[in-house]
Amino acid sequence: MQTLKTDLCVIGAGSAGLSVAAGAAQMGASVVLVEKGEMGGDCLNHGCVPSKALIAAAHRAHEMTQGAPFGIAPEVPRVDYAAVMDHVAETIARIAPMDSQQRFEGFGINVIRAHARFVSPREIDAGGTRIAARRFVVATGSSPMVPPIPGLADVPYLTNESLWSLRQRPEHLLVIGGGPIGLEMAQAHRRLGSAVTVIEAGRALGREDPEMAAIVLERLHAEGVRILENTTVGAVRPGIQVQAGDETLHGSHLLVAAGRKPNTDGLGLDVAGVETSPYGVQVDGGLRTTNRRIYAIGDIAGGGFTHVAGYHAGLVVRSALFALPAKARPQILPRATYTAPELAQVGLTEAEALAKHGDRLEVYRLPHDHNDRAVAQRATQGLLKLMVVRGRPVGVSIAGAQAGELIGTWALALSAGLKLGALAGAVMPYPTVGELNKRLAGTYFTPRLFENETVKKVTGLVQRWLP
Ligand SMILES: Cc1cc2nc3c(=O)[nH]c(=O)nc-3n(C[C@H](O)[C@H](O)[C@H](O)COP(=O)(O)OP(=O)(O)OC[C@H]3O[C@@H](n4cnc5c(N)ncnc54)[C@H](O)[C@@H]3O)c2cc1C
Ligand SMILES: NC(=O)c1ccc[n+]([C@@H]2O[C@H](COP(=O)([O-])OP(=O)(O)OC[C@H]3O[C@@H](n4cnc5c(N)ncnc54)[C@H](O)[C@@H]3O)[C@@H](O)[C@H]2O)c1
Repeated sequence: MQTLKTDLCVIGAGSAGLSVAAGAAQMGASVVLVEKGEMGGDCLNHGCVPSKALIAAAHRAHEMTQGAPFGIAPEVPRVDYAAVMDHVAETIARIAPMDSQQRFEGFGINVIRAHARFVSPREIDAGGTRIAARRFVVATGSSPMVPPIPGLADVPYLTNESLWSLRQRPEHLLVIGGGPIGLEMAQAHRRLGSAVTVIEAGRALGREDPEMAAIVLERLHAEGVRILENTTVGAVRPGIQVQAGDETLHGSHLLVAAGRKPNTDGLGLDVAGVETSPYGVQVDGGLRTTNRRIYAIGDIAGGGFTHVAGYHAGLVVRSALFALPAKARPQILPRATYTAPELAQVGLTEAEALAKHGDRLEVYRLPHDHNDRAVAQRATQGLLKLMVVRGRPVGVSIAGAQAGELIGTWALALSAGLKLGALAGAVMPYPTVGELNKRLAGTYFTPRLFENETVKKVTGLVQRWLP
């Protein structure tokens, strides 16, 4: 059998694998990239891209109903669901060339379309080709976790992998799981005209600060998304009937959005001496597995987001190619849920900051209605929350219009270790929603400058001495 020898072998051509392969090849390493399915992985084919395209269509439909306060007669949108899904497919097709085999071969990467499996600690088999590499990167991602609910296997349930091939709008979409996938898809379908019921075993958006999540959930309720929290799904029967607590729900379609499971099966990780956990592959701070020649990045290493996959990739290029120290800093990673209003977080939530910093923590709040642009746009439902320890931000939570855009400034502040003065001192164009960030930083200085007797006394003294 022929054995290919390479500097770096990457398993999985999703957000994580593509980023590390492109980076390494463009910096001069020889790279083999192995993908068993579609180039682009989950984000392009079943995740971020189709979901954001669907959300954009739903936003258009919703806007048509919202004109009255602006003096524009509202319209009931006539939704052609099949055409909406065509828009989703076109969006994927427009972005796909960036992730294509051809483009990556153009970087000099040897792309092999096969299932990869470790056959020793330093070799894999990929469809009959042996590959021996100086370093491996496991970037095999995650798949929908389908809970063991009685009867579920007997109904044609949807997941984020199959949703995009629907051609008819669900009359009544039942959604199991009130996390980011469940709620983004619930609101989008409601806005496109479906009745939607979400069944959540715990708290909806349970990972997020409850005060911030409540702002999103209130809007979802107002738009007619029914969310049953702390409700267990007992059984599913054809029809589609879902036993949710004491209630039997009748739906036309069922979407399972109950979390993710890591793609570790069939990889031969045990043969390679790579240890796993229920959450994926075990990695150290530098994303090395229990076999030091093998890294794991992206969802398989607990990443959860495309931008985290890209961040992981950058660290591995540094470490695997140049043997430079590289340590992941989870505290600087932002996340956003693209419901309307959006919900975004970087660093610690209030509860996490309190647990870590105790009474050194100061918390500042700023509602969106303090922003002139938001008022003009009637988009004042929102809140920013700033967690500060000794003049430095340790976390920011934002719920409201463009929260995903606004959090970027705070991601920079946390990653660069900026003090609040840097943000408060920056000049932002008026009137932008982005001014909220400067104003939020300013809330830290307001009591110190404007409600401070010493400052007032000093001002009085200086004024008396000035000519
Ligand atoms: C509905 C949905 C919406 C999302 N929205 C967002 C969003 O808005 N923003 C955001 O940041 N994130 C979002 N995410 C998360 C994001 O999609 C993932 O974090 C990201 O795709 C992870 O990239 P990855 O490379 O780790 O894994 P993947 O994209 O899953 O890629 C892994 C690849 O490895 C391949 N593979 C697996 N096993 C093998 C094997 N043995 N041999 C060869 N190949 C193999 C798979 O076929 C796959 O192509 C969303 C996810 C979903 C499901
Ligand atoms: N905007 C984004 O960046 C974005 C969007 C979608 C997904 N993602 C990524 O994908 C991940 C997965 O998203 P997700 O929403 O599937 O997972 P999740 O784990 O965040 O949420 C799943 C929810 O389902 C509930 N659940 C599980 N089993 C259940 C059952 N039997 N009955 C009722 N409820 C049940 C859980 O309590 C949880 O609240 C996210 O955590 C995130 O990393 C990101």
